[in-house]
Amino acid sequence: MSDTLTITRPDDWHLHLRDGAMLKAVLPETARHFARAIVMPNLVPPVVTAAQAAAYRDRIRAALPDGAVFEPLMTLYLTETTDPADVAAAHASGLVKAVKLYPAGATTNSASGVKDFDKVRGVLEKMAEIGLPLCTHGEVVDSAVDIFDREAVFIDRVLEPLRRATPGLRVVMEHITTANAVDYARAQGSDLGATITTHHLIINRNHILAGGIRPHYYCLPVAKREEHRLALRAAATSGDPRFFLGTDSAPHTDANKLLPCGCAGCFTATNTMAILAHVFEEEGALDRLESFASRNGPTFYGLPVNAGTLTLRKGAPYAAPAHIESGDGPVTVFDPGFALTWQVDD
Ligand SMILES: NC(=O)N[C@@H](CC(=O)O)C(=O)O
Ligand SMILES: [Zn+2]
Ligand SMILES: [Zn+2]
Repeated sequence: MSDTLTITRPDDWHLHLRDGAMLKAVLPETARHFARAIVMPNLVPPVVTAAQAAAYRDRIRAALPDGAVFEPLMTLYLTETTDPADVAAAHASGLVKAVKLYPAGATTNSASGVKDFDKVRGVLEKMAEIGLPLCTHGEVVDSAVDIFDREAVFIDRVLEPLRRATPGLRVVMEHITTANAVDYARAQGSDLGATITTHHLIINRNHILAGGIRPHYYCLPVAKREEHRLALRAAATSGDPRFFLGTDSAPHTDANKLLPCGCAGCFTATNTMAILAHVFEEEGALDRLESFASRNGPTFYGLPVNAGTLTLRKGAPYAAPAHIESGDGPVTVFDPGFALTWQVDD
């Protein structure tokens, strides 16, 4: 077996870059390996209008290290007062590549999200008409629903009715964590895609809770049982074009993770490609890493694949940095729990 692998340069179809000092700290970690990323809009305040998305894009470009080539693909945060005309103009100008649905209260900075889906009907119909995808944080917020069931219930209660009510709407099920989501996605046509994170291919819920609580493994949707992790690995390594990489790399300072009520999110930008090479090799699917990380996403979004390449090399075991510094304090890098052997040629 060869110990180098060269693939088309990958993209990250679900990324949190934050703003200010944190943006400056985390952006190089992504730009080093990825050509583009779908940038999540859950800032405080959220990125709701085209004007806000343009300003955020400019701040991202200004924060890039000298010489870095990276294109942020902007998204709008869907609220109950989002203006369909503003969304359509942002799409027509090429600024915005997706709209993000957060059920209100589902996750970090989702308070401005959607409670009453009737109020966003007009925007969704406009998006279906112009072919602009809806990215969904797929969890119900009903406190009566167990947190481990919130994704599966979302599919039945929200996603399927919403898609039936809005024919032609292109939807991405973001950061799927269950066999239920895998099965649902597999049964749909090419108007549905699903992103899978790096960390959900590695951890199950035992990693968070057994033998002591591990806040750095806490993210939303929360990792599920082992059978679900195995379903995600099978989907990611299958080559099926509906599944593609969205790291959901979500930096929070250690101070904000290590609290009595800590923030949700795993920071994986730094070591994602090395971890994925490990996973795909374990699954005997190294030849499909390129589909997952570099081809299926652009195909779904109707964008060209990248011209450049990325080379991974297998060598002696090494440890990724345990954390990176941000102006706001250290951010812990996701620990896959094994030594890495694949490394990106920088
Ligand atoms: N995934 C997470 O656990 N957290 C994300 C929000 C999200 O993607 O749901 C964040 O912004 O921190
Ligand atoms: Zn989310
Ligand atoms: Zn996210």
